[in-house]
Amino acid sequence: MTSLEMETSDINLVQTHIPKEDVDDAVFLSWKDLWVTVRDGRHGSRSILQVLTAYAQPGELLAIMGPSGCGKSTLLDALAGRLNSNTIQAGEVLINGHKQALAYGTTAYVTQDDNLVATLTVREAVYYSAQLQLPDSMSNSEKEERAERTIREMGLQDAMNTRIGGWGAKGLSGGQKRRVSICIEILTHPKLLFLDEPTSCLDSAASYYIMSRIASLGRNDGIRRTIIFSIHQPSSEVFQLFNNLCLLSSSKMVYFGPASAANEFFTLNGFPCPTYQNHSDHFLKTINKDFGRDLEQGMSDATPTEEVINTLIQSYTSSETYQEVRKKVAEINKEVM
Ligand SMILES: Nc1ncnc2c1ncn2[C@@H]1O[C@H](COP(=O)(O)OP(=O)(O)OP(=O)(O)O)[C@@H](O)[C@H]1O
Repeated sequence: MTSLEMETSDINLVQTHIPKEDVDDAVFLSWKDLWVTVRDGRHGSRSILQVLTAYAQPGELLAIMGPSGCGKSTLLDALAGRLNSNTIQAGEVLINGHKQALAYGTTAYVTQDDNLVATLTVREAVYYSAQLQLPDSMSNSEKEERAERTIREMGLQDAMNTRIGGWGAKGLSGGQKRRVSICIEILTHPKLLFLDEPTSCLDSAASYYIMSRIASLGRNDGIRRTIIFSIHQPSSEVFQLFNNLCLLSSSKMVYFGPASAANEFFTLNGFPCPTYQNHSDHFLKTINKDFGRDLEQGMSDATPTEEVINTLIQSYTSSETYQEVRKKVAEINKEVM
């Protein structure tokens, strides 16, 4: 082990003990050596996710970050069991230690595109969804009350009676539509929530507002929810809400662990975040090979990005943190079986 690897291995913040109260009535999701391959007409097949091992647990926010095209949506789809039929998945994805589908209403997925009916108002869209999704055991007034509360939770009370709108009929802004989509998916109080870019089209204040609302959903309904989402440009404030961070580049894991320890990981590997720079911007800039660092002005002698990414991947996979993550995955599946 090199001295760098030894130092990196000191970032050992993965808690392997699972509190007993978490084991009951909650969703632990884990994935081990996950690969996703797509059939590619001309070139045979291509791996779009490679050898990923990690977990998501109740009461925590797991952020998936990485450059565009690195595989964030594919990972969400694989974890949610909704991969496209032209893909092949290998490795394990376990829910509470089993290969199982969750009961209806237990899990929800906010997709990247907002599929909303343009002619409905916000109130109608959320209320009709409540009618369709919520159980018959709830009265109409309870369903209506749940819809209203959810709309308020997402800060849409002033747009209640605004039409969603679409081509040729302007209605809600892109950010407001995003929030309506989130409302519709959280109506059932799912225990496992997937969100593909929940903050796209939102300004930084709205992004913080929405992410902190998502983070605090459990405080309102008492459910220790497992939340996994992809996100592009979190502000420092939003980043501080994340418990764990899964950083992908070129279909591989560059880092998985506490979001608060990611900066130390980059620093120990020789890529410290410049003072006053947003940490997540720095991580993404460091691992984005679409716009080579060496092409940047004044960086002609910089290490090529491909090399930087390989250094980080190797350092991560030989770190104590990685071993702890694998141990934790084994422990989760043993304890919740
Ligand atoms: N069903 C599929 N068939 C063929 N290629 C696919 C399929 N799904 C994903 N890909 C490819 O896999 C790669 C990763 O795609 P994915 O949508 O997961 O990336 P992403 O990180 O979510 O990107 P973005 O941030 O731009 O949304 C891309 O090159 C994409 O073209």
